[in-house]
This record gives sequence, C-alpha cells and structure tokens, in this order.
Amino acid sequence: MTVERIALVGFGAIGRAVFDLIADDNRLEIDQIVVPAELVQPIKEELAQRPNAALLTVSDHVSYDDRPDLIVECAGHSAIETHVLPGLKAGIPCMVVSIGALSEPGLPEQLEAAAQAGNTQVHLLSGAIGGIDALAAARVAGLDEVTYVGRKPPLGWLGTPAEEKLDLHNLKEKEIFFEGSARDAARLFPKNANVAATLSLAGIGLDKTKVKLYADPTVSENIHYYEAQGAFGFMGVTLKGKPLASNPKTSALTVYSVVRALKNRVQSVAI
Ligand SMILES: NC(=O)C1=CN([C@@H]2O[C@H](COP(=O)(O)OP(=O)(O)OC[C@H]3O[C@@H](n4cnc5c(N)ncnc54)[C@H](OP(=O)(O)O)[C@@H]3O)[C@@H](O)[C@H]2O)C=CC1
Ligand SMILES: O=C([O-])CC(=O)C(=O)O
Repeated sequence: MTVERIALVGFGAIGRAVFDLIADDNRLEIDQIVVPAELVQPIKEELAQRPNAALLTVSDHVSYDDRPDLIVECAGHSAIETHVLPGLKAGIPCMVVSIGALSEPGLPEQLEAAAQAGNTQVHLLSGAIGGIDALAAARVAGLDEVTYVGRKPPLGWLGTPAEEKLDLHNLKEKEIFFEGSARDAARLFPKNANVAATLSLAGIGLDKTKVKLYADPTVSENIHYYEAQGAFGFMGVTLKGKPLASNPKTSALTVYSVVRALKNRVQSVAI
C-alpha cells in the first residue's frame, strides 16, 4: 500500500475540511500542519481533543527533518512564497489551491523554476471550478476566446472593493461591479480570484481572459459560468457551488478537489 505523508499548509475552512474528510483513509497521513505562528498554540489545543491527531506536529514551518512526501497548500498567497517555493526546491511535490496568487507577475515562472530545480512538480488544483481538463486540452489546438462570469451572494463579496460600489447588505437584485481582464480581477479581488486565475492559466492567460463579477441576492450558491471557443469547438460550463459555512467566499467543491487529488496519488486507478 502506498502511504503519502503530507504537510498541510493552512488550517482554515479548506484545511480543516480536508483534514476531516481524509481522516479515515490510512493511505493519506497528515503528519504536519503548518499555520501562522500565532495560531500554533490554539490549533495544538484544538487538535489535542481529536483522537486521530496524536502524532501530528503543528508548526509555523514545514519540517524537512521529518520530510513529507507532499506539501498541500490551502492557506493563502503568502504561503506560496514561504512554504511552496522552498518545498519544491527541496524536491517535494506540492499541491496549490491559492491559484489567485499566481496572477502576481513572475510567480508562475518562480514556481516552475523551483519545481525544475527540485526535479519535482507543482500541481495546480482545479478548486471551485470544473472542466479544466477540457479547457487545457482545447488550448492545444488554439483558443480564440474565454469569458468567465462569477456570481455570488452579496455577503461573499464582503471585504472586497465591491463594497465601495454596492450596498451589499441591502441589495435587491443582481448587480455587476466588475468587468475587465482576469489580471485586473485578480489584482482587485485577490481572495476571490482563484477561478479567474485558474481559467486563465489553463486557457489564454490573464490579459485575454474576460471577466464579469456580480453580487446577486437571489442566489445562495457561488455560481461560476465560463465559455471558451477555439479550433476544438465550443464549451460552456456552469458550476453552482455551495459555499462552506465556515467561509462563504469558498465553495465546498474546492475541498473535494483537494481530496480527489490526494486520493488520486494513492489509488490504483486515478480519475
Ligand atoms: N482554487 C480555488 O478555486 C479556490 C481557492 N481558494 C483559496 O484557498 C485558500 C484557503 O481558503 P480558505 O480555507 O477558505 O481560507 P481561510 O481564511 O478559511 O483559511 C486560510 C488559513 O490559512 C492561514 N494562513 C494564511 N497564510 C498562511 C501561511 N503563510 N502559512 C500557513 N497558514 C497561513 C490563515 O491564517 P490567518 O487567518 O491568520 O491569515 C487561515 O487560518 C485561500 O487562498 C483562498 O483564496 C478558495 C476557494 C477556491
Ligand atoms: O467559489 C469559490 O470557492 C472561490 C471563488 O469564487 C474564487 O476564488 O474565484
């Protein structure tokens, strides 16, 4: 049996849910949880209450003494520089969920260089969106256009510049607050830019991918729609993702995409 020893970076909405969902799979062993320094003690205390957490370490850095087989990032943009780049350089494969971070100029190239230096691979997870396999395959033959429309309940946009344009607490109908390139969407809405960045990386890049963002009080899901056109034909994908109760900005599908990727590393058949 293949056992993967995992360092999980980030123990927020996604990290906790992944931890719980793989707890009873003895092929996937989370040995290390990496969190910001001020969270180390509270999370140690929280995990002390759990039966399956006796052997794991909680720290603000990845331990290479007890070398993990895999680093899984579900923390945020800073964790890519602090934990993923060094992990790759040390030859440890990494999975990344904070894809919005890759809209920072130079970071995709740094990831690629780090993975080359460590002779390993960084896996950018599909997260809250689907059809990335088809979009990336379609790119082989050439894509003419990719357009993404993101629509979330108003509270999913709290803490973003959407607040300056819309009264999110009293919205009566669907309102658009952003139209532009995926690059500008990622700059202005870094915590909500993961899907736009994922589509850009799989498709025609941040500058050519067109984005529209809406707050919509009539919906309870995070609704992602995109269409792509090219030599392969046409595709249109709608995903109505239920938000996580612990973080309404994040669709639950993101958690399942991490679990799927982890299981694919240890299963005899990967799908
Ligand atoms: N690819 C996709 O489709 C999606 C990606 N995401 C991305 O996934 C990431 C996690 O999302 P979610 O779990 O909902 O967010 P949460 O805010 O619930 O959790 C993130 C946790 O990671 C911690 N953290 C931040 N920086 C670091 C670091 N350098 N090292 C270790 N821990 C760190 C945060 O601590 P603190 O709060 O103290 O900063 C927080 O506890 C985000 O970047 C989000 O944008 C989310 C949804 C979809
Ligand atoms: O739906 C989600 O989980 C996340 C999202 O919109 C994004 O970051 O693009």
